[in-house]
Amino acid sequence: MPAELRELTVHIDTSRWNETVLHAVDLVVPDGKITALLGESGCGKSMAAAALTGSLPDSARSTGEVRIGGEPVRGQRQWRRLRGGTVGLLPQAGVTAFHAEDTVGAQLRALETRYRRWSVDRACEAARYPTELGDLYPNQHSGGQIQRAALAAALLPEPRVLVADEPTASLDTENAYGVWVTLRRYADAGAAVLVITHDVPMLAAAKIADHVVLMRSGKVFATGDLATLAALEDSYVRGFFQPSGY
Ligand SMILES: Nc1ncnc2c1ncn2[C@@H]1O[C@H](COP(=O)(O)OP(=O)(O)OP(=O)(O)O)[C@@H](O)[C@H]1O
Repeated sequence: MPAELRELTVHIDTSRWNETVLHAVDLVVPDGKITALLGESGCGKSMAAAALTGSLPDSARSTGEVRIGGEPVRGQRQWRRLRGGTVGLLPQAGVTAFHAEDTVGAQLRALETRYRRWSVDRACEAARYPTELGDLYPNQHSGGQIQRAALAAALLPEPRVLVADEPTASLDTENAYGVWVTLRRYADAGAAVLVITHDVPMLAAAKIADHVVLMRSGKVFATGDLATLAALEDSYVRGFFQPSGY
């Protein structure tokens, strides 16, 4: 099920400051593919992920459209129906995927019971989360452990659109590669997968992403496959690819 942003502009207005964080962003996340979203820190990648999953902050006002399966989504009631089983978000801070007051294992089992799609064992294996850690509370995990637990939680409802915000940021190379392979298999099984990442060396080495979207200052700056983007002469683009020798 494809997910799309059409001309999406998001303005944040808090009592202390206001800013337009996305400017007329067009983004398509097609079925059966991994789309990698790159860009400098603060350029709006997580905001785009939040928009695609109906989880923009309360202070956000948006114009434009979010489409899931070709249909515009309007309002929180519709998002509540889509979240989990249709659209899943793996948040940047894995700990925010869980309630603080219950163990991770109990929360994963609750998702298994609620959705009846993937088993806890299958999700934990795919996410490389050791099930023996399940008796711990979320804040008793390391950053990399809770990130993998959050991936298991995102996979359990088997969403048709999966948005993963820096899923490998806290992981060693072996676990990061394992998570990329899981995301690849998940997309190959038909899901539309968007992965926010700074890990250009892994993308280049493993050739895992089908399509790359590069953002800058709240806008889409360039799109294409990795080789096409890596061949661009622009200095902003080169800044992402040159350090990995691409
Ligand atoms: N909850 C929020 N409320 C208000 N503004 C926010 C919120 N989250 C992010 N912002 C602002 O939105 C802009 C885009 O932030 P975003 O988190 O999308 O960046 P990013 O590209 O994901 O960066 P990074 O790579 O550092 O995670 C930033 O200026 C940030 O200050």
